[in-house]
Amino acid sequence: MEDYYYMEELVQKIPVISICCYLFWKIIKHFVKLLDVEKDPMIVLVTGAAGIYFYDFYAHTSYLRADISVSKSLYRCQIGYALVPMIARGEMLGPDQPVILHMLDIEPAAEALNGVKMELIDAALPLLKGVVATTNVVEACTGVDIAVMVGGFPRKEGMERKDVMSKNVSIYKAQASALEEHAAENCKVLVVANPANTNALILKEYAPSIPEKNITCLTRLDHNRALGQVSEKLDIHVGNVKNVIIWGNHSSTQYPDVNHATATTDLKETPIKELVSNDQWLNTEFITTVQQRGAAIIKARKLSSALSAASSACDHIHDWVLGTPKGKWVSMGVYSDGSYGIPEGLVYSFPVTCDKGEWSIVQSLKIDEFSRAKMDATAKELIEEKSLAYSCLN
Ligand SMILES: NC(=O)c1ccc[n+]([C@@H]2O[C@H](COP(=O)([O-])OP(=O)(O)OC[C@H]3O[C@@H](n4cnc5c(N)ncnc54)[C@H](O)[C@@H]3O)[C@@H](O)[C@H]2O)c1
Ligand SMILES: O=C(O)C[C@H](O)C(=O)O
Repeated sequence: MEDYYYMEELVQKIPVISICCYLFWKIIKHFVKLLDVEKDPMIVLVTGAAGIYFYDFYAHTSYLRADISVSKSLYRCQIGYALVPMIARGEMLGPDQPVILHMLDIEPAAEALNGVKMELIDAALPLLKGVVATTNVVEACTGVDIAVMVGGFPRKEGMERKDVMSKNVSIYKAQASALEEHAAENCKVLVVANPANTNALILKEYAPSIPEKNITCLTRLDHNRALGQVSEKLDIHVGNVKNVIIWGNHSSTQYPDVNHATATTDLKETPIKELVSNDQWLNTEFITTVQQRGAAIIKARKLSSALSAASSACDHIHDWVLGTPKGKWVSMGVYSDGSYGIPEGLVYSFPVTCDKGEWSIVQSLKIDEFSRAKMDATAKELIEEKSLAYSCLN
């Protein structure tokens, strides 16, 4: 009898229990959502963040990049200035990832750098949880999770490659040591400043405790340029083209390769070679257009690429940290492990996929004779750059 009353009482309480469960579930969901938004901020360092070239600081003559000279009277607002708002808007680490920006530049750029900080504050960006603008390399590197190295010494008229290399060796030596000592344990580094592959190698040399897997350079801009050229040629949206490859150096010896690339049209995936159906164009004009695109931008703008470089830097880190979609690869300058017969000890651009914050080189792609020769030629240039850089060490 007692059991019966107990059961009846329980049945009567079912609506109340259900409502309580429902409310409890709602509250939990609300807190989980709150937790999601309140991820811990990541600290992102951008060097060369003022994006202003002070020719007085660097000396006297006009500014020469990619063999095209640009008037010395221009003040430049370049990659750094384009990049920091992109990072602060979530384009690099995602729309739910708060960030703290550390911006480093040289002493003559301190006032301009502070101006960039003022603008970031004025933009009232919800994801931006703090800004440090400094000319102190230790302060800039402290606690950094992601380092984007844009600052460097530009090549000037009359300068030998060795002179530029030796300036960059000393800049990258100092910044590597500061990163090694003061950055977060698993700091990921992207080198943008030219010569990007070799600057990354120097950085690796002077930051031996940063795992080599964490030091990369930017060839995603070249990758995106190759996607853009194919999409223009086929008159299809760039988002429908995938799996081009940039092999080698971020220089005019790089090899943009479409042998494994495909495009999706009418829900069907087809090899680019088949769609373009013009090997002559793919083996000549396409390659040189991508190789020379940086110089063409400088010629047109009288400045080097900035918005596309900043956007590609965001793509690089975004895919590295958050992963590449299934079936899709991207190009990254990474430390060679000997894959595809590329000598170990070079920072060389390979096709990679990324998962859980780690990149892996795409293996077993068929390489024909034409590609082999081009891949070896760009490796040869990197070997020469490496020996030039090492001759500047000490
Ligand atoms: N890898 C790529 O795809 C790619 C694409 C475009 C440009 N780049 C290279 O990126 C670099 C930056 O280009 P930009 O147009 O922004 O140049 P920029 O001259 O406008 O800006 C460079 C900034 O670096 C600063 N800087 C110089 N030495 C520094 C140091 N020791 N520490 C910190 N900051 C320092 C300068 O004051 C300046 O503000 C160049 O080397 C350029 O060739 C690479
Ligand atoms: O700065 C340059 O020399 C060119 C740049 O690397 C680019 O590819 O746009």
